[in-house]
This record gives sequence, C-alpha cells and structure tokens, in this order.
Amino acid sequence: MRLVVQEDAESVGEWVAHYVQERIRRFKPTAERPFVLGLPTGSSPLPTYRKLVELHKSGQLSFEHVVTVNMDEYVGLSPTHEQSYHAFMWTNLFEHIDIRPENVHILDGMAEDLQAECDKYEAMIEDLGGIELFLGGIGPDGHIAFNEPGSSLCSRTRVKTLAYDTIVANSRFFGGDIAKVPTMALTVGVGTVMDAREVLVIITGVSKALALHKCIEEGVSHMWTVSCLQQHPRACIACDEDATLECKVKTIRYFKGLQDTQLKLLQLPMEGYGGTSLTRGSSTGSAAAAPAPLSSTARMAVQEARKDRLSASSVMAAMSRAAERLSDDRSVSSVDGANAFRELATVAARGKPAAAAAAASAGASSGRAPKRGADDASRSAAKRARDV
Ligand SMILES: O=P(O)(O)OC[C@H]1O[C@](O)(CO)[C@@H](O)[C@@H]1O
Repeated sequence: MRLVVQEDAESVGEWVAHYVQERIRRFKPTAERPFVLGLPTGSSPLPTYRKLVELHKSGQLSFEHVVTVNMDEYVGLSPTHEQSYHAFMWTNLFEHIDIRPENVHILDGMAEDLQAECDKYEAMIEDLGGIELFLGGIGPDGHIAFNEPGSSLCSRTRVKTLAYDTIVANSRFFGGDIAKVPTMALTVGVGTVMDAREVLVIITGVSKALALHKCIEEGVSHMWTVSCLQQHPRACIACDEDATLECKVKTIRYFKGLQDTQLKLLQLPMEGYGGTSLTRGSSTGSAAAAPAPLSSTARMAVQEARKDRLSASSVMAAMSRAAERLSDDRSVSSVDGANAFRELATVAARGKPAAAAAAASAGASSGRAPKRGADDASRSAAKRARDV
C-alpha cells in the first residue's frame, strides 16, 4: 500500500485529481473501452472534484469516455433531495464536466426492492468489466463506502444500517439534526471495492486520524473496514498532515521516504535508453549558463512548473507527470536528470514553486549531459533554488 502525505486537504485534492487525470490519459479510453471510475461523496473528495472540474474546463481532461460508479446512496432520499448522493454528484462534479448522463451510475435508494437494486448494481459493474480505479472516502469509524464496523470483508453491494457515529458525523449536512439523517444506505461491499483494479482512498482531517492509524499501523479488521486495503495489490491512501496525527512519526517518515524513492524510481527506466529528443545542457552543466533547448515534454513540464500560481504539490505532480512522460518516450538516456527532479521535489515540498521551476529547468536541460556536468547542474540548480 502507498501512503501519499500532502500538507492539507486542498493539496490532497490537487494530487488526487492529477493522479486521476494521468490514469485516464494513460488508459486512452474510447467509447468501446471506457475508463471505469468509482467515486465517493462526502466532504473529503470535494477538493478533488473542484480540481477535476478545473482540469476539464481548461481543456486538459475529458470524461467523454469515462463511466462512473458511485459508492453509495441513502435509503429513502429521492435523487432530487439536496442531500442525496445523486444531487451531490451532479452539483459538485457531473454538471460541470463532459460526462454522458448514461455513463453515470448511482444506486437508487428509493428502489422498491432494495436488494434487487444492489444485485443489479453488482451485475452492472461486472458487465462494465470491473472498476479500473475506485476513489474512496471513509468515515471517522474507518468505514469505507458505508461498510460500517463489523461488515464482512467479503461483502457485496447491499443495504446497510448506519452506525450511530456515522449518523452523528453526517448530521452536519442535515442542519445538525440527527433525526433527519437517513438510518440506512445502499453501499458497495468491501469485496466490491477490493475487486477494483486499483483503489485510492482520500483521508483528510484530524477526525479521521484514528482510522488512518488503525488502517496502516494495525492489522486487517472488520472493525475498521478501510484496513482491507492492506490486502489489495494496488492500493493508495492520499492523506493530509492532520490525518496522520495518531500515527507514529516513524511510520509517517517511512512512507514519506518511500514517496521520495518512488519519485526516483519513476526515472529509472530512463537509464540506458539513447535518444535525441532531450537536448543536452552545457558539458560544464552550470545551471546559470544559458538554458539549452529542451524536448517538448520537458519544456511543457517546466512551463507548467513556472506558473507561479501553482502550489508546491502541483509542481510536484507536474514533474512526476513529466518524469512518467519521459520514461514513456524512452528518449532520455541519463539518470542524472533524476537527481535534478529529486532536488525539484525537495524544493517544491518546501513550497517554493518558482525555485522548483529553476531546478526543473536545469534538471531537464542536463538530461543528457555527461554525468559530471549533470551533477554540477543539479547541485547549482538546487543551490539556486535554495537561494530564491
Ligand atoms: O468525507 P466525509 O464528509 O467525512 O464523508 C465521508 C463519507 O462519505 C462516504 O465516502 C460515502 O461515499 C462514506 O464512506 C463516508 O461516510
């Protein structure tokens, strides 16, 4: 399992949205082979949805060939009820993007035969060929979707009675009146989530800190159903600093260290591939020297990074995308560029996007420089970045 820690909920949203964008881009969906995306509701995914809308509006992301499958819905709320998850999804995401209404799937909490509705939902997911990426949210009691404590870890879509804790937590959406919160919901099961080819769960805020601790530092348990992720071959949690408050410093450092290594690993396929598209920097590799021409991939990344209004996490996401594009292109022959990317990530993490862009520029232009020169470039870029 991966744990990606970002500063705050907003940065988590940016990271997740960029991740989703990249997964869709790489999947190259078509009408015949759409990208099937599982989605949650609640306040946790709101920053992600805002960013996805932004990416769509700026022409960087299309949902034309995306099919969505929502996690859950309250029993007894009509789709037009403002607190229904139907209304939530249309208001916060679907009506702002180019998704086809027939590609949206949300359980019907008003269905006459609720279990038949759930069975139909499972069959629909199977017909779609399964879920490619399931984004998830959790409750403070560690439930994933609405799989409350004690749910079977093999459960499928079904009717669930909501735990009192969940009713209290969600009463904030019903004017603080717990009597107005539905007591039952339809929800995909833990088994349904686990069948997705990839699961990415958003955990933000101090109210979820105990659940995160249970999920990553203790064993798999039906009392904290999100802990099922430990047994998923491709699971990731994107959390903010507040959500880590109940975890050991050592655990969080460990995962942050992995984050760093993963960024490096993204560069590794670059080694050993000859290529021409990334033009070398000067052999002395000085970052202060006139920048060498860059390949279009690297140039794009640097331009993205240079927009000062981008937050540190966007810069990191941009560079990580650039790294992936570079390794896809197989046109860059040096791991020395990776050093500069690493420096970039470090600087970006300190919240200096402009400085990070300088490092990126030097790193990209040193991509095919001889080792010594590239190292020099990395070092001077990093120094320059620190001085900004
Ligand atoms: O993000 P919030 O507002 O805490 O809400 C989380 C809720 O949303 C859900 O993700 C429902 O989709 C539940 O798992 C959880 O109860």
